[in-house]
Parts: sequence; structure tokens; C-alpha cells
Amino acid sequence: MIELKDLSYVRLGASNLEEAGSFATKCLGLQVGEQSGKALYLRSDDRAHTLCYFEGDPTDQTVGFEVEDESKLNAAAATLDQLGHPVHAGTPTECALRKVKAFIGFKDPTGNQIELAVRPERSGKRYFASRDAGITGFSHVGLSTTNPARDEQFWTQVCNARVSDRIGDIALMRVNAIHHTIALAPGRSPGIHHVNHQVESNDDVLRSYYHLSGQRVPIVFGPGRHPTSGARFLYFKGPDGMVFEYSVGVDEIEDEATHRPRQFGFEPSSLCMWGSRSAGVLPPNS
Ligand SMILES: O=C(O)c1cccc(O)c1O
Ligand SMILES: [Fe+2]
Repeated sequence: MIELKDLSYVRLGASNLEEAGSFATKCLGLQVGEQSGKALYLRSDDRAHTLCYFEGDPTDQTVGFEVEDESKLNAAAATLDQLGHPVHAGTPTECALRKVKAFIGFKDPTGNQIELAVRPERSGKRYFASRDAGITGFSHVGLSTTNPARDEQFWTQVCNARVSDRIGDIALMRVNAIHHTIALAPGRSPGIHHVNHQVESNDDVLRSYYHLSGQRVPIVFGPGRHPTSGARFLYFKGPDGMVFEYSVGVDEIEDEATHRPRQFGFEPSSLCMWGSRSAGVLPPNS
């Protein structure tokens, strides 16, 4: 079994790197860790980066997860290979671009580009952004799925994710105590559905609602509250249509051994208990 320890980074192709950088710093509230040539490294916590925008195709999107060490990485490569997922071992140049000691890349059954990494770089400097969005960290990703049951099985049976809750057939899955690190989202093609950062308080969610509205950033869902994780949230659209989510107050699963996933209906009240309706984002295109 592959054991994912944590979410490590997302890599997003940007059609206009300057625009992406401006959104990330002035709207989202990330800190530029480093700008090197055609890549922009952005920080949200004490790591060297958690988001990398690179000049390229916006459909080129990758999620990186941390695994324990190189021996676990090698075992993961063997497992994936056995299951018929072609595995690419990161070259030294590719490792340097990700600021990790080693990584492997593969595709999940939908075709999402996934990487497993060891020893992602930390920074001696604390995260300090020029826009105070109240970000406390990088928390989860929504991943497109063309077959929710098949992909839930892959993530739980191969990668040791555990289902915390389901909305219809859509699984919210954890890899540690946090309610979910991976949320599956039905879609027609692979890709990242949304990128979540946690913020400190309800005030931060609402402050951002007004700030982003003023910057003419499209708000696509919320402010609202998820009955599943209990989090208060706001979703908005960034460069090349990528959806970002702020949330605060995501539950932790207290007892790993006894937690049973709850089943929520596939209906709007399962996504927001305050009555907010999404603009085609959740469920996608509805
Ligand atoms: O936080 C959640 O519970 C949640 C539920 C549905 C969709 C999401 O993106 C979520 O973050
Ligand atoms: Fe989310």
C-alpha cells in the first residue's frame, strides 16, 4: 500500500505567467518564494513552495503528495508499475524544479497527473505575504474523476486514502487526520477541480469575499458552509479558469479506527448548509 503523508504542491501551467503571478499575490494572498525564468514558486506556509505556476499549457496540471522516504517511493513505483500505471522517475533537473529530493510521476485512472515526492524543501523564513488573506496553509485539492467509484477504489485501495464522507457517489478522502485532502469531482476530462487553502477565521473568508469582489475576481460559490467538513468557504476563479477555495474550520477525524463515512444526498444542501448555490462549480456544470 502506498502511504500518502501530506499534500505537497500543485503545478499549474499558465498561459500568462505575469497575470498568474499577479493573481497569486494580489488576490489569493500567496508569497513569491522564487521566480526563476519561466516558473514562479509561491508559498502558503513554511515550505519553500506549495504552488508552482510555469509558463505552459493551462491543462498541464499536477498534484504532488509527500511520501515518507526513498524506500517507500521505490516501493510505490513498483506497486504502480505492477498495476499497469506507467511510472516516470524524476530526473535531477525535474527534482530541482520541484524542490524535492526525489519523485515519481504517474496518472490516476482518470488520467490526472500525480507525483509522489520525498523531502520537499522547507524555508527558514516564515510565510509572509503582502496581501493578508489570513492563509494558514495549503489544505486539499479537488480532482476530476470520469468514474467516481473506480477512482475512489484506486485512492483507497492503492494509496491508503480513507473516505470521510460521500456526497452522492463523490468521495471526500483523507490521508491524515484532516477531514479531506482529496475531493473527487465528476468531470469529463482529467484535471484539478479546485485548490484549497485554509484561512484563520470566518472574518478572513468574508473579508476576502469583499476584497475579491472589489478586484472583480469571479466569486463562484459562497460564502457558505459545507455540512460535510463543517468548513465555512468561498470559491473564486483564478487565471485560466482554475477555481480556488478558502475555508476555515475543517473537521479533524478524531478516531481513525471507528469513523464511518456519512452519506449525503447529491443535492445543493449537501454542499452548502446556508443555501449558497454554486455557479456551475459544484457539482460541475450544473
Ligand atoms: O469541505 C468540504 O466538506 C467540501 C465539500 C464539498 C466540496 C468541497 O470542495 C469541500 O471542500
Ligand atoms: Fe474543497
